[in-house]
Amino acid sequence: MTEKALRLGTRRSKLAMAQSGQVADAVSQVTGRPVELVEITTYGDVSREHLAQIGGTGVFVAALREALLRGEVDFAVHSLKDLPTAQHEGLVVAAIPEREDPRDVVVARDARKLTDLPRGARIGTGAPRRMAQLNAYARTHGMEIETVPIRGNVDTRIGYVRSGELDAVVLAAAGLNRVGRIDEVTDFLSVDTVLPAPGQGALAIECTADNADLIAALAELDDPFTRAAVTAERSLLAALEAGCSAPVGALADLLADGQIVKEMRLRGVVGTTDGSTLVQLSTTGPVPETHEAAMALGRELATEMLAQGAAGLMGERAH
Ligand SMILES: NCc1[nH]cc(CCC(=O)O)c1CC(=O)O
Repeated sequence: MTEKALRLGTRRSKLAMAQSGQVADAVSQVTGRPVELVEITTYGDVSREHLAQIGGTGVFVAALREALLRGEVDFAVHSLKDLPTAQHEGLVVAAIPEREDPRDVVVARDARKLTDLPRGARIGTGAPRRMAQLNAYARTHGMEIETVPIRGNVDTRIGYVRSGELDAVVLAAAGLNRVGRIDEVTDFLSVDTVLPAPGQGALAIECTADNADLIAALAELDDPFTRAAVTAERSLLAALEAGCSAPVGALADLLADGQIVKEMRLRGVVGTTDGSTLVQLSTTGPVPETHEAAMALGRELATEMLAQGAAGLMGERAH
């Protein structure tokens, strides 16, 4: 007798289907049970409005969470960067698998890199975080660029470049990798140029808090370093009282001396979308061994950034 399938709730976008499919295989391995994908349409998928206009965080996440809480699915996979920082009542993030490339990348015409885009180049991105850092880079490097707000899925965004409407678009490497289009990248942006969104490149596997067996099985897919890093990044975001559409970048990484991991470094940036002002700071501390220690690292950096005027640069606060 085959065991009953676990139901994985997923958005229908190509990216969501790709990452759900990959997690489904991994979950099937650790549980010994088949995993069945259950497609759920979210408000974010059907709305044509810009994400910033919809407002608030987690528009893509709410419908999946409702399906979990109604018992229609057993677990869900989220891009961690789209997940609101507030813990949701009745749900747990049972696993955060090892993060893949957290960087942002450029897909440009004529195989161009950011630094050799033509004068006045139009660069598509809907993220205030990317606009702020791209514009700041352009200002300090004597470049003339125009950031153009776009949204839509990966195909749509790259389509603007192929059609000639835009010179380039900026996307997350992880997303392109998951949908099999990483070959189209023309420039991998250094995190010194553009710091990624908190949690970028990492996935969260979420289920209901009462599902002890599943929580125990999913724990095998958890990567403690990734969890510590993204916890610190998201703690920074939360302490700045910013949402997922705020111009906040953050990245935690491990500092090693040879093979020996010494410390965790957390870098953060906040800026105005025109790039005229950036607050960019970093802090280091012992590698956090508890959730609370990772949270503390994020709060510590937030305090320093707020002291440098970060709050005034974030525009409208998320609720
Ligand atoms: N905002 C949408 C979104 N959510 C997660 C990813 C990419 C994959 C990831 O960061 O895990 C993307 C697309 C993008 O920013 O290019």
